[in-house]
This record gives sequence, structure tokens and C-alpha cells, in this order.
Amino acid sequence: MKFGVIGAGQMGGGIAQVAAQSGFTVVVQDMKQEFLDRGRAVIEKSVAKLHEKGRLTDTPDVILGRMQFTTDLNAFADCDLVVEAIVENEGVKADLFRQLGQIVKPEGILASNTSSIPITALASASGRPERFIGMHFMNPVPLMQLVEVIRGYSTSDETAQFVTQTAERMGKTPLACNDFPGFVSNRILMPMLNEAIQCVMEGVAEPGAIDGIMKLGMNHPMGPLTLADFIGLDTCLAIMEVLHEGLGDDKYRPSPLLRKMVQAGLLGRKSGQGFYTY
Ligand SMILES: CC(=O)CC(=O)SCCNC(=O)CCNC(=O)[C@H](O)C(C)(C)COP(=O)(O)OP(=O)(O)OC[C@H]1O[C@@H](n2cnc3c(N)ncnc32)[C@H](O)[C@@H]1OP(=O)(O)O
Ligand SMILES: NC(=O)C1=CN([C@@H]2O[C@H](COP(=O)(O)OP(=O)(O)OC[C@H]3O[C@@H](n4cnc5c(N)ncnc54)[C@H](OP(=O)(O)O)[C@@H]3O)[C@@H](O)[C@H]2O)C=CC1
Repeated sequence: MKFGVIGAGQMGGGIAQVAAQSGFTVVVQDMKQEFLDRGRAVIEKSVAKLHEKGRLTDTPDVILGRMQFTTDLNAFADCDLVVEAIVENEGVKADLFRQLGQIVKPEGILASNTSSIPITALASASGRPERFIGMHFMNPVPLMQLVEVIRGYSTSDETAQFVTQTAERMGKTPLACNDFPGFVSNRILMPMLNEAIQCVMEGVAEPGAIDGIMKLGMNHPMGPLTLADFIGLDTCLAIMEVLHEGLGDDKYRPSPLLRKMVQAGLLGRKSGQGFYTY
């Protein structure tokens, strides 16, 4: 199978890596060579670590040898499945899918790794809504078990079955849900992170204490502020905006502190500063 990934950021890189580890031929595209170089370096480090721990069936060289990095979208023409993992912005994703619908072979399936944006809207933009689906991996992709599989209004049974089987071949556990803002994962997770940010804003406790309370008290592997920094505060804000607008309820209102931090360029781990310094 030929597997395409668009975006060499934290999610795109992880998806491409796991696809290559699973034996697929992988094409990764990003807009600039420097993003591809950065993405490749992260993949090399992760593969080396997993290899050291004896968790891979192939050597790092074999896995990386299955991967091609390019800035050219035309490289997806003969892909069987293309998963998009670019910025969480409906307009930008829709534009990309309009182009991909023209480039990828007609029988190819298009998928979005979006955290929250309506799959049905992106499917319409692609011009092939029956062969379009949400394939939502969790961060960090090499370590997390879940793939949330989201059917759009017109997604065919064959497409859902193909993507479910592909997720299984990648060693993941696919779970199905319907196309509602934030799906299941982020409709439940993101309001918790937003509330933790609101607690910082209101002075309920220091960030370290908020995280400690949720880690030690609820056995969460990461505190909510550490997790928000890890996901990216820009992505968290974009998801809250989709929940707020899509569900029309003020309980999903993004915390003003979250908005202000994104405006200030504090995006969490990826910018070096969020609730913590990296
Ligand atoms: C926003 C969305 O749309 C959806 C989302 O994805 S929401 C985010 C979902 N993800 C989560 O909630 C993650 C929560 N965190 C966790 O589950 C855990 O902290 C974790 C799995 C990330 C890390 O596990 P941990 O038990 O805390 O241990 P930690 O010591 O940090 O890491 C375990 C090992 O994995 C390694 N590791 C971490 N990331 C890695 C990666 N990408 N590749 C390879 N190895 C990795 C670490 O280096 C570490 O190695 P050593 O044992 O050699 O030190
Ligand atoms: N972060 C997370 O925990 C999770 C995120 N997601 C979703 O995955 C997607 C990607 O998120 P994430 O990997 O964190 O983001 P990143 O910012 O790490 O990566 C996005 C990548 O896509 C590139 N990009 C942006 N616009 C375009 C475009 N028009 N064409 C090609 N490439 C583009 C970016 O380049 P540049 O550097 O220029 O911006 C960057 O390399 C989002 O939809 C997000 O909601 C899903 C699950 C978890």
C-alpha cells in the first residue's frame, strides 16, 4: 500500500513513522524543505528509541528507506490513502482537499486527522465525499493506541472498512464515532483543559499545583496544562472555537487566557513557552 501524509509536524511525522513501521511505502509532504528536515529528524530519533527498546520488527534504516519526503503535492497521485495533518483551520484544509481531489487517483481515499473540524464539510471540498473520512490519531502517535474513525455524511461502508483495517494494520485500535464538533475525544478532553486554563486565570492555583492535583488525584499521565502545552495552545484554541461555534453553547467558550497566550505567540512546547518553559 502507498500511504500519503500531508504535514510533517508532530502529528504528520508520527503518522508517517507508524505507517512506515507497518511496512507501507510512505510519502510525506510539507510546504518547505526545512519543515520536512525537522520532521525527518524527529522521526529518526523516535525510531532509534523504539529500536533500542526492541519494539520494532525492522531496523531504522529499513523503516526510513520506505519514506519519501517532498514539497510536491503531485507525489500523492498514486497513493491508496492520503492522511492530512496540517494546521487546524477549516479554510486551509478545505483548500488543500480541493487540490487533492484533483491530484489523487479516483479510487484513492482521503482522510483528515483534524481534531474537531466537520468531516462532512472537508469531504464536500474534496469532491469525493464517499471516499473521505476522519482518521484521528492521538499524540504522540508512536505510543498512543487509539485512532478515532469519523464517518462523514456520505462516507461509504468500503471507505470506513478500509480505514479501520489500515488502523489495525498500524497496530492501533480504531473506534468509530459520528461527525459532531470535536467528535468524542476532544468534546470531552478539551473543556477539561480549558477549565484548567481558566483556573490559572482566576488564580485558583499555580500551574504546577493544578497539574499535580490532576496527576496524583486522578491518575492522569500528564496534568492538563502540560498536556495543553504538548498539544499546542494554538491547536487547543482552534478546537475550542469549533466546539463553541459548532455546538452553540457558552460552556465551550475558550478561556480568555488561552486566547491571550496564543496572541502572544506562546504556543506551548512547540514555541518553547506555554504554561511552562521548554
Ligand atoms: C488534540 C487531539 O486532537 C487529540 C490528542 O492527541 S489529545 C492528546 C492525547 N495524548 C495524551 O493524552 C498523552 C498523555 N500522556 C501520556 O499518555 C504519557 O505521558 C506518554 C505516553 C506521552 C509518555 O509516557 P510516560 O509513561 O509519561 O513516560 P515517559 O517517560 O515520558 O515516556 C516513556 C518513554 O517513551 C519515550 N517516548 C516519548 N515520546 C516518544 C515518541 N514519540 N517516540 C518514541 N518514544 C517516545 C520517552 O522518551 C520515554 O523513553 P524512556 O523510557 O527511555 O525514558
Ligand atoms: N497536536 C496534537 O496533539 C494533535 C493534533 N491533531 C491535529 O493534527 C493536525 C496537525 O497538528 P500538529 O501536527 O500538532 O501541528 P503542527 O503545527 O506540529 O504541524 C502542522 C504542519 O503542517 C504544515 N502546514 C501548515 N499549513 C500547511 C499547508 N497548507 N500545506 C502543507 N502543510 C501545511 C505546518 O507548517 P508550518 O510550520 O508552516 O505551520 C506544519 O509542518 C491539526 O489538524 C491538529 O488539530 C490531531 C491529534 C492530536
